[in-house]
Amino acid sequence: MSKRRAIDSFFKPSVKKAKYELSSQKSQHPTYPFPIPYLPDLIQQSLNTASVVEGTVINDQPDLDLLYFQPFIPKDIHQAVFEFLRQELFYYRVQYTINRGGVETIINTPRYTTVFGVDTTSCFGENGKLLDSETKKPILENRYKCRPRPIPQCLSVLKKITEEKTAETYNFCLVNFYADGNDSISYHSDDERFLGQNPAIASFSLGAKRDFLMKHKPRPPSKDHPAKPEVKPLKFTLGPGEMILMRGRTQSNWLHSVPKRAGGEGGQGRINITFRKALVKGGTENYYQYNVGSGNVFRWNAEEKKMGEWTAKESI
Ligand SMILES: O=C(O)CCC(=O)C(=O)O
Ligand SMILES: [Fe+2]
Repeated sequence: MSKRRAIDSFFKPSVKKAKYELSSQKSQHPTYPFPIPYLPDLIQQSLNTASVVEGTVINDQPDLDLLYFQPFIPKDIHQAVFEFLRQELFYYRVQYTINRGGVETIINTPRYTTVFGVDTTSCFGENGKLLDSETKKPILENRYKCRPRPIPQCLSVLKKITEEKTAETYNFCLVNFYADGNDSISYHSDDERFLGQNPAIASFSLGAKRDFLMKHKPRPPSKDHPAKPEVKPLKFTLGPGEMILMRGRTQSNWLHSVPKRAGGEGGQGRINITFRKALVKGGTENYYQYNVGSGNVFRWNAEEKKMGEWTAKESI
């Protein structure tokens, strides 16, 4: 460090420099509130080393088939990828209503979410317009109740490497941001019919460590497992850059969750990225309804170190 810089940094409050250098190229689309920069070159180069890591197969429980990468995203770029996605994506805090025993109840999704992609019946043309996958002609305006968004370059890069490593293809990318230990996802399985039978879901963990719990769905007694067909629950403490691929019979037989947790997380939060493949239009509508919704846009505020509501007035 030069003398001048040493003196400056002694007197000035240090402004933490972002861990990545932005590319001038951006992914743009009329459905995006603001353009999303391409993944910085250095991150892209280093991500390619991810293609050499091998996952561990975990299939020692009934109906379980996991492939666990510890980590998938190389250690040297993990923090930069995390900070980039926290800063450069737009997020939502979705509210929806459900009917519980005849009573309309408002549900507040307890985390920030965002989604990109379209099911296999459509694809994005060069100009960003949606085309019918078979005819390659523009789709009818009202084909979807939502406005599908193409996967931006920064997430497409990761999708491609994931496809190579898992021998699967994906057309959807869902992102969850857990701002602190109060944000969570309750027990569920991603076994919707629109994903087809035995779907493969690649799930990345960035930022703070969180517990990922799995439990078998209730099993009716059978010849193989008579009286008490119990399978013990599992706990994975997912660390920075790790990826867990859930495949085979996992979704149809197991539930998973990220419970709330007491205590801080160094204020940085956690990002989860999942890649999946939706086969029909209903999947697209479902994902946009529950991950974008109709509410405000949120963006990370680097000065205040927290999510804030974003309005179109802000510079882009
Ligand atoms: O955050 C995670 O690790 C899990 C997210 C998840 O299960 C989902 O989005 O369906
Ligand atoms: Fe899930």
